[in-house]
Amino acid sequence: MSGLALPTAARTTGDIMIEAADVSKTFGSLRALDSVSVSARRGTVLALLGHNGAGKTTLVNVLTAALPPTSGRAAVAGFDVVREPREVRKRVGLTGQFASVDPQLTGRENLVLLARLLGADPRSARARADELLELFGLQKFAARRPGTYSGGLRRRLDLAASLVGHPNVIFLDEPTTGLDPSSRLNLWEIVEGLVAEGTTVLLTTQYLDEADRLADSITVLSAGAVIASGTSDELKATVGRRTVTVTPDAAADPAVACDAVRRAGLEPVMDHENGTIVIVIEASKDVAVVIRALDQVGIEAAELSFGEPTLDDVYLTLANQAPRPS
Ligand SMILES: Nc1ncnc2c1ncn2[C@@H]1O[C@H](COP(=O)(O)OP(=O)(O)OP(=O)(O)O)[C@@H](O)[C@H]1O
Repeated sequence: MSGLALPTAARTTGDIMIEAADVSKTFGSLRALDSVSVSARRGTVLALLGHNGAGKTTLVNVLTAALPPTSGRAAVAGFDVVREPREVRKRVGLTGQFASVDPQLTGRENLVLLARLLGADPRSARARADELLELFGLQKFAARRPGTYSGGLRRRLDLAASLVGHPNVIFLDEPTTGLDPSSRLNLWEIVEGLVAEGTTVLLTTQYLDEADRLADSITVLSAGAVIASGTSDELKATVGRRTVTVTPDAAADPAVACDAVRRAGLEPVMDHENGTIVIVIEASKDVAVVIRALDQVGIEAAELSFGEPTLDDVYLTLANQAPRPS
């Protein structure tokens, strides 16, 4: 190989680019992964959530052929991580703690070096580096060392570095930790652009809004085991509560309003501090039930808001139920 011009082809016959089936990994007596199964289709984002020590890095190490599983099967881009580790490594890009840029080299030198390590000749390596510097808006900073970059620039260089070899799958480790809101947005848009072009992403993050925005599916790990998986909406539906919050008009007696809601078969909770009534609902039609119940006792809602559970609600509920690693 000399050009790095084209993506290295995946072998998957179907659409699945990341697959782990019943993967376990033990370190001595510690079971870091316990029969974990995940999968991600081409051009989608799979987010891994979990406390420190939950097994996220171990799973990424297995999937990138850095660490053999103790049992189970894993494949990336259709290549088996145990039998074809070299093929796997050619097709993955790593960021954050999964990889590193050399602080002694400039941004451009880092990219050139990576391209050379991947087998490009010097000219093609320089061309690939310049292409990525332009794509990530890093030309102005190309001659500087990463240590002088802002957090946002550093993450962009990190992501650019992971893309040198045109990977089919990238592993993004906490890509926006510590970034200001506009840099986060910028990085999210870059990731969305890559995904729209067919790159598959495995994302580990502590930020649930990040998983909510970027991930097509989410797997929650705890003590090495999968404790939940699904789309963000599916996870919210399993443990989250939807609520209606009513602010009765100033003249209304809140106790009368509560009684009316209760008679309609729902359970109101008075929030005295805010002067509101919070009602947990099962279905959207319950909003109409609340309005009708109030109307029957002559009370109008000065304000009415609808609360969806957040991914934070889901995660806190799940994480509190699950055992933490000792
Ligand atoms: N090489 C190793 N030898 C022994 N134990 C290990 C090794 N690597 C990981 N572990 C243990 O396996 C468990 C899972 O660790 P892992 O790093 O995968 O968790 P994590 O979810 O990535 O956590 P973090 O968010 O802190 O990176 C932890 O108890 C950790 O101490």
